Amino acid sequence: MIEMQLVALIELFPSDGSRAIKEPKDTSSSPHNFIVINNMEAKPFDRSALEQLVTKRFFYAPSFQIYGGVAGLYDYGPSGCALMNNIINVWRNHFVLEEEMLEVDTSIMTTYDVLKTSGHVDKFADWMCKDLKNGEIFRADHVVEAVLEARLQGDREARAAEAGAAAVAAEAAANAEADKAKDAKKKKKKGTVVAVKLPDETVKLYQETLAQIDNYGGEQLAELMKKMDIRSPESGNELSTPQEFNLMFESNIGPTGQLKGFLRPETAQGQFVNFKKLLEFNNDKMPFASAQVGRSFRNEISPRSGLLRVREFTMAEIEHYVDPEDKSHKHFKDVKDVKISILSKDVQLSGKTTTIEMTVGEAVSKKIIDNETLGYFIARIYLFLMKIGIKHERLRFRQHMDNEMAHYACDCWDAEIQTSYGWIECVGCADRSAYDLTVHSNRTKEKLVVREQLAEPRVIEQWQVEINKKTFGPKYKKSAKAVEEALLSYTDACYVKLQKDFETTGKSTVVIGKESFEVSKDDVSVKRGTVTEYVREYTPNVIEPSFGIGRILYSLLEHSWWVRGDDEARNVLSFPSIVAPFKCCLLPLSGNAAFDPFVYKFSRELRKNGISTRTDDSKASIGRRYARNDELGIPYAVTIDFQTVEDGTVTLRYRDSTEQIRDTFENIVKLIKDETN
Ligand SMILES: Nc1ncnc2c1ncn2[C@@H]1O[C@H](COP(=O)(O)OP(=O)(O)OP(=O)(O)O)[C@@H](O)[C@H]1O
Repeated sequence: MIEMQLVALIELFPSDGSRAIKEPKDTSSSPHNFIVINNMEAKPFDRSALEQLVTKRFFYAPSFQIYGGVAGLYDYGPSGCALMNNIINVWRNHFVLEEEMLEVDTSIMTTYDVLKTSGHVDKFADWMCKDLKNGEIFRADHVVEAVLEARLQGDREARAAEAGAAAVAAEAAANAEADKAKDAKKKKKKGTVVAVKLPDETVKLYQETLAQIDNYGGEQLAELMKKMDIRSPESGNELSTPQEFNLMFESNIGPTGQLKGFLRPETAQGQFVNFKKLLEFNNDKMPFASAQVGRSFRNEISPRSGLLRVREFTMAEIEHYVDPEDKSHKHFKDVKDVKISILSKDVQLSGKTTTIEMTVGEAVSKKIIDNETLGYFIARIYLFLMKIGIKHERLRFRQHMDNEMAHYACDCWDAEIQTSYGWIECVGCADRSAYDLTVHSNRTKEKLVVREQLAEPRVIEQWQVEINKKTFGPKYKKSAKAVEEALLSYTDACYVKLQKDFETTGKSTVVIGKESFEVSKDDVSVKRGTVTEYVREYTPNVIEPSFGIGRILYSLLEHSWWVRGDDEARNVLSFPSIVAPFKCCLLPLSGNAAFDPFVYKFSRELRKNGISTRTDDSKASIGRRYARNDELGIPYAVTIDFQTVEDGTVTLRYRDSTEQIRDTFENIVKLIKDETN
């Protein structure tokens, strides 16, 4: 070990005197549950140690902790708050400013009508089940996942033991080690891993089920649970049949209780309902995007994974409005060579999780990604995540399978980041077609469309519907208007069916909510005809990248954390300076009054240069203070000592390499500024 440390020191301070900032060793080949210690040795990922650090340096902590806390609610402390704000700032610069998006800040309390129309009241739900003996609640898909993963782990261990091969056994032992280090609570919920070998076809079935776990509805989950004998992981008790549970927090607006509302579950609806004003603001020019950063609320069934699944969280969402007939993107050429890891739906359907590296250009040209605009945003999401310090090899883009997507979406990808909890969806990127604007427009009768003057008039073929006003009113009475509107807003497929019904039986059925109305050939006629268009009117499609800032922040903590030293392990958070909570810490060597004017002057000067600074003038030794600032992820430390008083020079220490250089304060400020820019 001593020899190895020497090698590391030589690497750190090359003999030619050049400055070498040594980042913690690249962990690309390490499994995600290993971290690199002292740049040399891989050790199992110790989540509880990271959690201790996060609490000690007050990145975040459970809300209302002195009252016992509430699952799924967290408070961010000064360092977490600064880190989150910096991530959001980079997001704003990267998306809103660079792409001239229109940022809005809309109401969190949202009316029943809006969320009924968007489909959230009826469909924004997960499946929950109950331990039939002790009443413990689980999210059904999560409990299936946990139990199957535990069985597969048991199978791996049994096979390793059977094979007796040293390498395989070591791997299993390492995996078991890693498991031990995992969050005690989570492990408890996962159930005990029992080393039992499974038949090959069962392993295959479990793997296929896990690969498609997001794909199942309530009935399928119930069937799976029965077939695979899924029980409560901890108690082994039987579980109830999955029940649907709506995730929105309901409230009343005003004292009468008559106006129902919800805390919004996403920021998107506030953007859609403002579409008309936004289009006007953009001088009716298409395409364009709106954006919003803000809190969203979801009453998650059983939040157990720290910041990854919470009940109140910050989202950053973009709604990019695009012509459905032209989904090219004028800046696509700038990102087409960006290489990403892709897990396509075809691969998942075959029960595998193998990713392939591919440029976004290739993925779009091969139609793996549906269109250029969607590809453009996937690449931009990748570049954003790289900028803030997410590791390339721990990021993949997973395509949704057809059942997993909302029925109106035509393609959807999740940016998933690998953490000690597995691959976690941190950004969703969906082509939502014209769904949102259409439903809000139908409900409010407000036209949410784009009108485009055509250079040349054009003749188009379309469905022409004629209502027989004479028969309609008397026949449908107070429902006449609703039936007429339903008929006029049919999709092409509905008109085809209507025409076919008339041809075969002379009548058809119009369904409005729970009511059905019979219409006949005498009430309405329908045919394909041509019209000449001078203005093209269309409902834009929406491409929606939706970021969960808390999940990104937690993943970044895992990707940035490493431990220096053997005797006394010292935590380091190697955030890129662009997001580090503070860029620089200012350390007077001691409490000597001679340093005070320098602290005052230098801290002002650093801030004036846009370098956020934290002064640490506590009594602790300089080494301790360096260690403390490494734990906060501050990339630069500037020390004021007696020589500073004499000649104005200071020492600059780098967080990752611990290298120190001495120069005038002015030069050091310039260096930090250059490097952070
Ligand atoms: N409960 C939550 N806690 C923290 N972040 C969340 C939560 N739910 C969603 N997010 C974040 O918001 C983003 C967009 O939300 P979206 O509705 O696509 O998530 P989702 O598909 O419902 O997530 P999941 O399937 O994990 O519940 C997600 O990519 C994620 O980063």
